[in-house]
Amino acid sequence: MAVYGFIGAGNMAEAIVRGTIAAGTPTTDVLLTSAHDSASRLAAATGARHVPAPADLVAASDVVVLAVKPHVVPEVLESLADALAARRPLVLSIAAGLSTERLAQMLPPRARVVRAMPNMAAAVGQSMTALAAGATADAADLETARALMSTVGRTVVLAEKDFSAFTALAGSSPAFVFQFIEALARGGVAAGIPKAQAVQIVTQAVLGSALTVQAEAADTGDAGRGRTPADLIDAVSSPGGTTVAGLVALERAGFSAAVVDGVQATIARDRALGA
Ligand SMILES: NC(=O)C1=CN([C@@H]2O[C@H](COP(=O)(O)OP(=O)(O)OC[C@H]3O[C@@H](n4cnc5c(N)ncnc54)[C@H](O)[C@@H]3O)[C@@H](O)[C@H]2O)C=CC1
Ligand SMILES: O=C(O)[C@@H]1CCC=N1
Repeated sequence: MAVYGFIGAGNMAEAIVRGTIAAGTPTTDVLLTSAHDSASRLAAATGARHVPAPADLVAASDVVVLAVKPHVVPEVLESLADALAARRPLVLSIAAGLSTERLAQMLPPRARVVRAMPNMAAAVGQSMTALAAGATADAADLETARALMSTVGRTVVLAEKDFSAFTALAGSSPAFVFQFIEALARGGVAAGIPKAQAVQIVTQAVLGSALTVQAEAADTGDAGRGRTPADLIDAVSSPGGTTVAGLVALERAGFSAAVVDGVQATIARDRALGA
């Protein structure tokens, strides 16, 4: 079994650390380092091992998980160049916007890199994570990364040219969905429902809708009739009914166009970060 060394122990690292330990990785095989006290706190909370010196962590790791903010990655990799060259671990980066090619330029020659883009639902085991192998990583490296990331949700191997779009559709989109939940609940508050109750109601409605789309797509059993989201909209919308009235008002206000604009702005920002 691989030893995982996490550089950075913030939100995403915590989710993956907890996921892999819950999936059976011994806590002694999970090493943590960070710039501040987050690694020691996460180690205390999970039983993972805090390794204060990043070079010591690299020296002991089969997989080094880069879980720091993208702008910190260059200085971290520069300071660890010797340790990485000596140990030659698989480097798994979850940093937004940094391609495997960019990462390879910051790493020792022939370093093996896999890039992953999870999302914050990793904290509840429901991430949608994209994976792409760098030029020198092999199928076993990709499988190692997939196995780790599948402890926090579903995974898909994706062409790297599609990572910016994936970041919009899955990496950042939880924030868009939270915004939708907040707005829908506010509509309920405006109609007299207390906020906490409105959020509870909307959350179950959103969860149920997502599960319906998933069940239809699975095309198995009674629920799986292969209907698309557009088919499901039609199924909810009785002629002359409430839903179509609401949908027409939403579209008049530019709902779909606003979402597509949001996706395009996210893609542009992701590309700028990686430039
Ligand atoms: N938050 C999210 O929803 C998602 C984040 N990501 C990516 O995950 C990465 C981590 O994001 P978060 O966990 O949200 O960040 P965070 O701010 O919660 O954690 C960052 C961690 O890096 C540590 N750190 C900072 N400078 C360091 C240094 N020089 N050496 C070692 N450790 C250092 C901090 O102490 C902290 O533990 C980012 O690159 C982000 O792009 C990817 C997908 C989703
Ligand atoms: O906004 C960010 O930088 C990260 C990338 C995906 C989700 N959050």
